[in-house]
Amino acid sequence: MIIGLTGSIASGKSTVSGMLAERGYPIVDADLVAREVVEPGRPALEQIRRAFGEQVIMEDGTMDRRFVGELIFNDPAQRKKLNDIIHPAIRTEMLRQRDGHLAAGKKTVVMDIPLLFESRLQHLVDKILVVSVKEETQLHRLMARNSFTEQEARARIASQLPISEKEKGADAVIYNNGTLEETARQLDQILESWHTMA
Ligand SMILES: CC(C)(COP(=O)(O)OP(=O)(O)OC[C@H]1O[C@@H](n2cnc3c(N)ncnc32)[C@H](O)[C@@H]1O)[C@@H](O)C(=O)NCCC(=O)NCCS
Ligand SMILES: Nc1ncnc2c1ncn2[C@@H]1O[C@H](COP(=O)(O)OP(=O)(O)OP(=O)(O)O)[C@@H](O)[C@H]1O
Repeated sequence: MIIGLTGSIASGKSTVSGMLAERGYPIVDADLVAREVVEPGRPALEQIRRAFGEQVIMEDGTMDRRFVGELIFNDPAQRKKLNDIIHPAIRTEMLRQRDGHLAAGKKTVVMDIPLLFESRLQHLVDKILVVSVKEETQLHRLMARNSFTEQEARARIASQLPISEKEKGADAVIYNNGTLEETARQLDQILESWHTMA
């Protein structure tokens, strides 16, 4: 079984994927893959340099993530330009990792894909697990985790589909507004109802 784990920015996907990893599930993490495919020397970084200019590359040759974030979360056209370059590379590498886990005999693989709905990737997974959070809590957690201003955090939240829309497309929803124990309890109930094992 392939589980697609998604939600909104700072809703708690990494927190839940950490719990799944503790329970032995292999995780394919789109945010991690997105970092790998823009490492110095990779073709996607060269394309980004050509599309956005030298100012997106830092002195050590890595991508300036803060700068690129400012650019794309405030301008849908720039966001599309980056997505068109980087998403095909992310997808290829994620499928490679998924196939590696399946070939190694894993019964269930978790794919943590923040933009599962936005990029219409539902067909890649068997079950969709959405991690949801109240917007007020999401805003505070995002500002605290990334030291963002309220305006920076709101721009990022607005760049994704509303969480209520994602809930409608879910096979199961975890409401991550309470304690981590409450979140873990919901997760275990869902895994049990899906009869899935690591
Ligand atoms: C813009 C970048 C450089 C900002 O880097 P930064 O280190 O600040 O954030 P990080 O990569 O940890 O992403 C944090 C969250 O932002 C959201 N996010 C990232 N990219 C996008 C996007 N293109 N559209 C909407 N939301 C996005 C996701 O919820 C993600 O979990 C980076 O997010 C990036 O390269 N984005 C493009 C790749 C992508 O779409 N990644 C999302 C997973 S496929
Ligand atoms: N139940 C909880 N109680 C308190 N803090 C939490 C809880 N769940 C998550 N957090 C915190 O909220 C922040 C966002 O959570 P997390 O990083 O798991 O979200 P995410 O959905 O993976 O974010 P992103 O989309 O940016 O990758 C983190 O700092 C995390 O430690």
